[in-house]
Amino acid sequence: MSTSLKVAIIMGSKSDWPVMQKATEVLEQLGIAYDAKVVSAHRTPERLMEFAKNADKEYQVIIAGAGGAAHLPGMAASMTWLPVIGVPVTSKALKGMDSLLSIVQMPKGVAVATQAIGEAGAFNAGLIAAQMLAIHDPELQTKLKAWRKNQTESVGWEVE
Ligand SMILES: Nc1c(C(=O)O)ncn1[C@@H]1O[C@H](COP(=O)(O)O)[C@@H](O)[C@H]1O
Repeated sequence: MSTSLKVAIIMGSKSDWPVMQKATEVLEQLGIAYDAKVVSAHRTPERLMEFAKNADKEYQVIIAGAGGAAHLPGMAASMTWLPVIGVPVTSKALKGMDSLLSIVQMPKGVAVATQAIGEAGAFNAGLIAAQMLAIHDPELQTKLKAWRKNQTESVGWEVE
């Protein structure tokens, strides 16, 4: 794995980690270094401010996952120019629809790249982060193309 950190994965609570861990799968397969931390806009607002204001010194992309009233991705995006990829974590009460709507419906002028609810969204957050980093990294582009080819070849015709 590359030694310089490129992707920050932040989440509103430790309880989000089983879902957010899916974001690390592609990053690990492609050798992209990441850091994962609990940062909550609601419960640790000062930690969020400190993190978001300094994020561009350490990272190139931020993945932010939260559930329920999921203000973390949008608030992080409001304090950094780095791209923020939002993951709506599945919630008990509303199955993640609350998370999705509160992440996706950003006001014009502050962007969050919102993914699907739950594990598929977290996985794809890692994937799209890798694709962003690959724009200026030919070596990573080669690895990504091989990863995609392998995925395509692994889909069989047979149902059993
Ligand atoms: N949505 C947010 C924020 C935030 O957006 O700042 N901080 C915590 N949370 C969410 O609260 C849910 C329940 O958290 P607990 O399991 O700790 O009670 C989690 O899904 C978390 O992302």
